[in-house]
Amino acid sequence: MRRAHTVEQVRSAEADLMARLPEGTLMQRAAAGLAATCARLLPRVYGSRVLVLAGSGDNGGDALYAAARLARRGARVSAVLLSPEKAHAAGLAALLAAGGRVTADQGEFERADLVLDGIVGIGGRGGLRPEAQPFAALPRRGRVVAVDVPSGVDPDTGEVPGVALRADVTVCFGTYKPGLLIDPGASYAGVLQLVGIGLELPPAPVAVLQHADAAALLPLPGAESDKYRRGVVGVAAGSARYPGAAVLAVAGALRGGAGAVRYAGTAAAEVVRRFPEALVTAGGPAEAGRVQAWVVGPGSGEGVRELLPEVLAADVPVLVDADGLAELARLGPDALAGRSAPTLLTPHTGEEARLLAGAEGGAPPAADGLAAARRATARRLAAAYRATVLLKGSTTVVAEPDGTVRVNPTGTSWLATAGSGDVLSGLAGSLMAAGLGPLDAGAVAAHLHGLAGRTAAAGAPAAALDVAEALPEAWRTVRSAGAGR
Ligand SMILES: NC(=O)C1=CN([C@@H]2O[C@H](COP(=O)(O)OP(=O)(O)OC[C@H]3O[C@@H](n4cnc5c(N)ncnc54)[C@H](O)[C@@H]3O)[C@@H](O)[C@H]2O)[C@@H](O)CC1
Ligand SMILES: Nc1ncnc2c1ncn2[C@@H]1O[C@H](COP(=O)(O)OP(=O)(O)O)[C@@H](O)[C@H]1O
Ligand SMILES: [K+]
Repeated sequence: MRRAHTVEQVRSAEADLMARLPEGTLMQRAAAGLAATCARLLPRVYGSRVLVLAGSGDNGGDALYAAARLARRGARVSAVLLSPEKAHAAGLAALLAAGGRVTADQGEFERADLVLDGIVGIGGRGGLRPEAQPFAALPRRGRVVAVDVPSGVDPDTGEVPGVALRADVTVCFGTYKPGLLIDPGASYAGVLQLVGIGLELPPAPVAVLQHADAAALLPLPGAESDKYRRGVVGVAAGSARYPGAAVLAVAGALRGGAGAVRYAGTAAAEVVRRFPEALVTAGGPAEAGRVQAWVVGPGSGEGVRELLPEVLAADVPVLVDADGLAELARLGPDALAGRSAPTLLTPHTGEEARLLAGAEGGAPPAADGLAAARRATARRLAAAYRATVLLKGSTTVVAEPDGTVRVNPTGTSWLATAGSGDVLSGLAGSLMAAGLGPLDAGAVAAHLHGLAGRTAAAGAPAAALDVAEALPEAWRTVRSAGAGR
C-alpha cells in the first residue's frame, strides 16, 4: 500500500521528531536522500550541470544542501534564488562553500543536465507565484527532480491552480503527500521516490493499492466453496431503450468473483443471449431470487423511479450508478437514511455535481472544478449521503463517509468510452456480493478495471466489452504480484 499523509500530519510528526533531534538533522537526512537520487539519475556527477531553483522556505533549503553535496562530487551547480533576500541562508552558504554559484540566467534551465525544483514544498498554497511561473514553460534538456512536491501542485489535494513545474522524478520525504497521488497533481509528479527521515506517522487518510494489496483482497474460492457461498450479485440495469448497459454490467459482474449473477429487468432476453450463464428474469428485483448485493441504475431509464426504492429497501449492499444516481440526486440523501447495509455510489463528475446539488441545494457546481479537487469533493459527497463514493475519472477516488480515501491510478484515458462505467459497476457489485466492504470493493474494482483498460487498449481504442473481457488477465497480473496465495 502506498500511503499518503496530509501536510498537517507531516508537520506534527516533524515537530515531534525535531524536538528530539539536533537542529538540522531532518533537513540533512532529506538532502542526503535527495542528492543520492540525483546522483543515480546522472550518468556521472562529476562535470554535470545542475541547476537549483530555490524558493524562500525549507524546500529551497533541502535543494541547496543536496546541490552542495553534488557540487562536492564535482557537479557544476548554479542556483536561481526566487526571493534572493529570503533564501535559506545556511543551505546557500553550504552550496557556495562547495563551489556552487548564484545565477539569474534562465537559459541555464535549458542547458542543465538536472534541475532541482526546490521552489516550494508542503508550504505551498495557491499555485506558483509570478516570478516562478516562467520555468514551467521553458524548454528543457535534462531531467527535473521535484523536491518533496512539484512546485505549483497543492500537496493536500492535487489541485493545480494555474501552472506547475512538471517533474520526471519527485523525491518525497517521510511519506507520500495526497497531491502526488491524485490528478491533476499526480500527472506532474513523474516517478515517485520516498526518502525515509524517521517520522512517526498516524494511520494514513489516503492510500493507493499496489498489486499485492489488491491480490490479498481478491475473493478466491476455497475447496468447499459453492456458487452460493461465493456470493450472488443481482443486476437491475438496462431498459428497452438501453439494453446494452445491462449486458455490460453483467459482463463486469461475471468477472468480479461472485459465484452467480442474477439479472432482473426488461433486457433479460439480450442478457441471456449474450451470457447464457446469467440467471435472468424479465420481472423486477423481487422476482430475481436471493442476492448478496445489488447493482442498480446503468441504462435503467425512467424505470429507475420504481426500481431504486425497491432495491434500496433490500438489506444487502447496493451499488448505485448512472440513472440510479440521477434519481438519488432528485430524492436527496434521505433516500438512504433507512439503510443499514453499505451503499456504494459510483458517479463521474457530472453525476457528482447533481448529487451535491441534491444534498446541498442550489445549482450543480461546475464539473471542471470538481474534477480538479476530487479528493475533497468525493469526501464531501460521501459525508452528505453517508455512503461510500467511487468518483470516476483520470484518478478514481473512493471515499468513505469518515473521510478515508483510496485512490486508483491504474486507469488510462482509453477507458473514457461509452459503457466502460457499466462494466465497472458490475465488477464492483460482484466484489461486494463476494464479501468485500464498499471501500475495498470500489478500490479493487477500480484497480482491476484500470489494468483491464490498459490491456484492452494496448495502442488502439477499446470498446467497453473488450475491457470486461480483459478482466481475467487483470486478475492474473494482480495475483502473480501477490504470489503465494
Ligand atoms: N520542517 C522540516 O524539518 C523538514 C522540512 N522539509 C522540507 O521543508 C519543506 C517545507 O518547508 P516550509 O515550511 O519552509 O515551506 P516551503 O519551503 O514549502 O514553502 C514556504 C515558502 O514558500 C513561499 N511560498 C508559498 N507558496 C508559494 C508559491 N505558491 N509560490 C512560491 N513561493 C511560495 C512562502 O512564502 C514561504 O517562504 C518540505 O516540503 C520539505 O521539502 C524537509 O527538509 C524535511 C524536514
Ligand atoms: N481520462 C481518464 N483516465 C482514466 N480513466 C478514465 C478517464 N476518463 C474516464 N475514465 C474511466 O472510464 C470509466 C467511464 O465511466 P462512465 O463515465 O460511467 O462511462 P459510461 O457511463 O459511458 O459507462 C470510469 O471507470 C472512469 O474512471
Ligand atoms: K518543490
